[in-house]
Amino acid sequence: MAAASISRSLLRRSRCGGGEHHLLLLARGFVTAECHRPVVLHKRGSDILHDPWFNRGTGFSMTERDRLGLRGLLPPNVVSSQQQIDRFMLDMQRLQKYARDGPSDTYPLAKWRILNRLHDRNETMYYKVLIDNIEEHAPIVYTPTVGLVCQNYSGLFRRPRGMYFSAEDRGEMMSMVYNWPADQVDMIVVTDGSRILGLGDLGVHGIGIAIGKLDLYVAAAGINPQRVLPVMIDVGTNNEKLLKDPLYLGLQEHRLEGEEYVAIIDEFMEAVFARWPNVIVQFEDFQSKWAFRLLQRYRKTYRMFNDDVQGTAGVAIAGLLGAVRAQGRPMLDFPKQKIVVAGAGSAGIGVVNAASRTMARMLGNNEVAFESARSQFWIVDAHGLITEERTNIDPDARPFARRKSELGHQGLSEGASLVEVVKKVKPDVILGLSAVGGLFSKEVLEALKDSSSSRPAIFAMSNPTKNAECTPEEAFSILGEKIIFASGSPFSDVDLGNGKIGHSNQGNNMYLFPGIGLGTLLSGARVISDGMLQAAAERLASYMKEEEVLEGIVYPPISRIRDITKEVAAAVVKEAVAEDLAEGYRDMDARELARLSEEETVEYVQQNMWSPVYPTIVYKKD
Ligand SMILES: NC(=O)c1ccc[n+]([C@@H]2O[C@H](COP(=O)([O-])OP(=O)(O)OC[C@H]3O[C@@H](n4cnc5c(N)ncnc54)[C@H](O)[C@@H]3O)[C@@H](O)[C@H]2O)c1
Ligand SMILES: O=C(O)C[C@H](O)C(=O)O
Ligand SMILES: [Mg+2]
Repeated sequence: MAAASISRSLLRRSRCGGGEHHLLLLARGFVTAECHRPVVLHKRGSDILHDPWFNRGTGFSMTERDRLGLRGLLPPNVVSSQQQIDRFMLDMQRLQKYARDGPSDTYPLAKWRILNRLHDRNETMYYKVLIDNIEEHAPIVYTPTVGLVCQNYSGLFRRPRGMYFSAEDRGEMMSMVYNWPADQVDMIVVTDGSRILGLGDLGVHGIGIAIGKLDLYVAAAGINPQRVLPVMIDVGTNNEKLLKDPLYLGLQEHRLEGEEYVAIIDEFMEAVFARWPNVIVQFEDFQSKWAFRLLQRYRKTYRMFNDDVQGTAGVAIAGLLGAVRAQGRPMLDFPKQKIVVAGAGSAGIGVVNAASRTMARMLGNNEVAFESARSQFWIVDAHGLITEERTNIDPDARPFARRKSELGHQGLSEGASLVEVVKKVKPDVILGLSAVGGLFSKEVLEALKDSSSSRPAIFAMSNPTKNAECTPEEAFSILGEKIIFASGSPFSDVDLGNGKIGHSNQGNNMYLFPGIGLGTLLSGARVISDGMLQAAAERLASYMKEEEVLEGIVYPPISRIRDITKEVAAAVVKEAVAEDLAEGYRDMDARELARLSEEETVEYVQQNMWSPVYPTIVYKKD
């Protein structure tokens, strides 16, 4: 065989097979095979990931990631090129199967892919499309489709977005943060993927929720998209399916717990605040036990908040106040409302904590007021009504456990079922944050017919859509047109016949978190106080006009989200100033901020909101 043909055949095998043949070629004195010649690069970090010639995505080894400044810019699992191809093929096959068998998920996922591609190639245009069509696209980039995206992330993953810190990165985070290309970051949304919406532990694939939340920060709050950073902290997963899935993108080990876990989150917080001292960190979709603990650990020292605990609480309070007004009563009647809450996780307990504080404030803010406020809530979790008699009661739920002395005359006992509680209490409101779809069954809704309210309110706040405790159709058909209905994920209004519409509100923390973040940024407050959160909730509540509320509309339509966010942010700025927390932002120092009237504060916020227009670009040599 001629030397040239040996060389060609060996080269072919070398390409498919790897090192052995290459060594053989070298030993025989042949030239270095093309694919084994080192490539000299004049770029690092994300520039490599954006260059299709050099990008290998999840195929970069750990040493390459270190050498090339890529650490943290990719999901932690290093995969072989064959696994990359398997993942790609699986995604293609899934598309074919869906096209043939036609499940309803195909359409929103296809829309997500199209939007995602646009996001990757032209951010300005992406956000223009998103803002101008927010009603159509929020359900795609945000709940409910974002949940589906996280569930299918190994197939959908194309180009990384955001940063990944894993248990393997201990001791490295302080330097890794410098791999992120932006010198300024205003907003971080971080998750550990342990409770994504109501879908449970999705591990590293939960990064989708951080990306979706930040899309709303840009679209609703006008945070500059160059200054947002989605973050996934991968400490493993307890999802057995993902632990066995060869195409999973994260660490395939059980979640770290206890002090080891806390040390990783501490290291992450120290690293991001060291590089970006003015950043605001939103904690998102952490399982309850960590959500509360981390909030208490960091809220006094860092600019941070937990959206599920605090954002949700504010949105619920605004809706609950709306439900009082819808009865034709003043908001000050709120402390008389009897509220049954299904779900005692981060969201449920967050709502009860904040709503009872609001009631107590209205009643005079003393011990008697707190006691009276507490007694307006009945919390039902997976084990039924929570009472003092429960053993192993969750410390966060303990203050709201029904007292033994109250149980007898209410005819209720420890562990009473939701329907029993609704029958006995005759509440004004039932509020679901249980992640159990259909929990507000026909029986529960029938029981609510005896509510002491003239307009009983149903808040089926769990996400995504299939986890809603009931649908608006179910609620309106059983309880009639008078009710107030809100859900976490969007539903259409219900045609009640005779030209009447049953209004379906979206009670989602998206109405608050963008304004909380923006207001904190523009005030320069060093921490996010309860007062700032309360001001945000009250502004949302007062945003709705009397006639809207009387029609059963307690939250604005999403088409007004930019306007409401501006108002919420202004309220947060004002409160930060009033509490002497504001340190100013850019040219606006604290003294000048304090001089702004309410209208001027709104104007100041408006002027600092980014809009998707192409700026003039000029070239400057480095
Ligand atoms: N609309 C919003 O803005 C919003 C905000 C935050 C969370 N959520 C949703 O709320 C849900 C819960 O979130 P979380 O962080 O509190 O979750 P979690 O897992 O911490 O809590 C769930 C709670 O529901 C309880 N539960 C389970 N089965 C029940 C049953 N049959 N009856 C009564 N209670 C039951 C559990 O005991 C637990 O207390 C999720 O679906 C999430 O998407 C919505
Ligand atoms: O993400 C949402 O849509 C709301 C909330 O943060 C949730 O966890 O469900
Ligand atoms: Mg959440």
